[in-house]
Amino acid sequence: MTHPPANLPNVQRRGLMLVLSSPSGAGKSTIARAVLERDPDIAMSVSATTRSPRPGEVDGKDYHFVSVATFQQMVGAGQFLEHAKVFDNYYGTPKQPVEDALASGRDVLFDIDWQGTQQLGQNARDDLVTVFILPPSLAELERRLHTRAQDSAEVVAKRMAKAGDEMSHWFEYEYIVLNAEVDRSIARVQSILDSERLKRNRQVGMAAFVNALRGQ
Ligand SMILES: Nc1ncnc2c1ncn2[C@@H]1O[C@H](COP(=O)(O)OP(=O)(O)OP(=O)(O)O)[C@@H](O)[C@H]1O
Ligand SMILES: Nc1nc2c(ncn2[C@@H]2O[C@H](COP(=O)(O)O)[C@@H](O)[C@H]2O)c(=O)[nH]1
Repeated sequence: MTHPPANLPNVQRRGLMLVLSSPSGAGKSTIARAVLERDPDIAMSVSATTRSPRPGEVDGKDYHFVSVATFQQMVGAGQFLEHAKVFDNYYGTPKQPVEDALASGRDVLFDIDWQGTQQLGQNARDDLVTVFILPPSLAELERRLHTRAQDSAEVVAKRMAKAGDEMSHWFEYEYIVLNAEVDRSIARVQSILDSERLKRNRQVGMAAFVNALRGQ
C-alpha cells in the first residue's frame, strides 16, 4: 500500500476562484446570486466600476462605484487582480478581499468578462475554475436585456453588437453552461463548484482521515 506524505495532517484548505463570464444579459448575475444564497462557503468578489449605478444597485454590494480618476489611481497602486474596459466603462477586481478570502479557505465567485478571465489565467493559478454561460439564442439574449429593463435601448444595442465577439471566447473556458432553464443552470454551476472542491480537497480530506487515525 502507498502511504500519504508525512506532512499531510498540516494541509490547509485554500479557497478556489470560480469565474462566470458570458455576453451581457445571458444570466450570470442571476446564477451567481442563487449560488451565493444557497452556499455559505463562497463569497462574491465585488468589482469596482466607473459605470453609473442602475436603479436598485447598492454601492459596496453590487459594485464599488468609483470615478475614472479613482479607478486609475487604484490601477496605479496595483490594487486590482485584473481590470478591463468593457463596453464603455472600466471594471476591476480589488485584489485584497479576494486574497484574504482565499487564504482563509473561502471560495470566491467572480462575474467578470473574458479579458479579466484571461488576466487571471496568465498567473497560471491552479485555484481558478472558469465557466462560460451561453444564452439559448441571440434573440433570447436580446429579449432578456430588454426585459431586465435597466439599460437604455442604445446600451442594449451596443451590448448586442458585442455579443458575438464575447461568445467567440467560449473555448478559453473549462465549462460551458447553456442557460435555458435557470434552475437547471444554477444546479449545474453548483455541481461544478462541488466537484472542483472535491478535486482540490483530496489532501485536506486525506489529512482529516490521517488525523482521525492518529486520534487527534
Ligand atoms: N434562464 C433564464 N431564462 C429567462 N430569463 C433569464 C434566465 N436567466 C436570467 N434571466 C433574466 O435575464 C436578464 C439578464 O440576466 P442577468 O442580469 O443575470 O445577466 P448578466 O449576464 O449578469 O448580464 P450583465 O453582464 O449585463 O451583468 C434578467 O432579467 C434575468 O432575470
Ligand atoms: N474584467 C472585468 N469585467 C467585469 C468586472 N465586473 C463586471 N465585469 C463585466 O462587465 C460586463 C458588464 O457588466 P454590467 O454590470 O455593466 O452589466 C459584464 O460582462 C461583467 O461580467 C470586473 O471586475 N472585471
